[in-house]
Amino acid sequence: MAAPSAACGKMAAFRLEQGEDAFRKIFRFYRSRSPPPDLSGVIEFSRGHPGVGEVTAALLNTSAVSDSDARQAGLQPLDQWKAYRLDGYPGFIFISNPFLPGWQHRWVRQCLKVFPKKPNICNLDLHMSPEQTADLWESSKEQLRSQKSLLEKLRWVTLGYHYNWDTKKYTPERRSIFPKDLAELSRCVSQACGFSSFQPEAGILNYYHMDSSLGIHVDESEPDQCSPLLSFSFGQSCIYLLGGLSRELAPTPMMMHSGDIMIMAGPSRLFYHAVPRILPFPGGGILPPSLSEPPSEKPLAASPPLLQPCSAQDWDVCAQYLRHSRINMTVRQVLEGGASFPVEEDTCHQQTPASKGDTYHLDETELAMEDQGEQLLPKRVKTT
Ligand SMILES: O=C(O)CCC(=O)C(=O)O
Ligand SMILES: [Fe+2]
Repeated sequence: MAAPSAACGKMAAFRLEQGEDAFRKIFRFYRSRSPPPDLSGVIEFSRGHPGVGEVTAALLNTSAVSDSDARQAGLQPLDQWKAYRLDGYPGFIFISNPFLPGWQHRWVRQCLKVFPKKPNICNLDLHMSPEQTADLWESSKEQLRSQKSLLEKLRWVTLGYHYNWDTKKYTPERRSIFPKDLAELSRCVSQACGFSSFQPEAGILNYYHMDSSLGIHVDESEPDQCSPLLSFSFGQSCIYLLGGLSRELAPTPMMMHSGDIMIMAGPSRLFYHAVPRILPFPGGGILPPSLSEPPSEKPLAASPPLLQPCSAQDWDVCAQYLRHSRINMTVRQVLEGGASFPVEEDTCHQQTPASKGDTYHLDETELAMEDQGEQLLPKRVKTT
């Protein structure tokens, strides 16, 4: 069970109004623009959080991935990784940007140029024809600055087993090949963390702007809830809230920066979490330091790397996008090894609800409606 952190101790002292849960109270605190929230209680893994005792070093399985395999996947040798655990959150691991220089650029390019393409599915497919969404990159790269580009309207992309936002289920029919590059990166990370049998089968990519939030939810749609969930972040930073099994438990706030990786495993796999706020990287640059230098196009190593370098032209587009955006990739195993999908009871009476669009990714207008009492709970919010 999650113990409140030093920061949350402070928050827990906030008087809860009737009908409001502790998680929501803290979500609203960090989302607030006026007054802006006090960030002093937010854990900064990259700086070694000042809060005593709650953050400890995580031991990794450094022999699970050789230095050359790590390099091929764009990662530093495992003995250089800075990995942490958090007291009260068993199974949670935070890795501070283990990417080699130039590799985050490649993943950002994949997220903007490659992964939104068919057969993968994105939010724009709910309203537009497949022809219109066939190549968001090509149709957007000239107009990114105008805020009218399709890439700027991209909120999510699903990979592998495509998550259905209406039924909240995965099904064997809605499946495409999981990208090999992301599968390989995920295997390296999961093996380093001791999960040697992890199978990357589904991905949800979330695209955030400076006024976006991600509602309070638990990732519980995967029939296999024992395998870890991996999360990779690029671009602008965010406050991430990690709670417990109930919304009555106050969550711990932590900063996630570009290149950081989280592993939700064990009990933490089913803990409530949310992203109330996107923030510029502290220090004032347009892009975080790890992305400020354009990628160098080094000659290829003897054996081909997982991803080709990001070209200067592609990086111009990505950098333009990332000035005001954060991208997060989560990778999940859907089925336990060898298992098949659970048989649905009463399938003949089941109806797919008419799509109400996406109420999971919230922007300023939607959040204001929510504040005024209109019931706009994100679909993956479990009301307890
Ligand atoms: O953007 C993030 O860091 C969280 C994403 C997430 O929780 C999800 O996709 O389920
Ligand atoms: Fe999630």
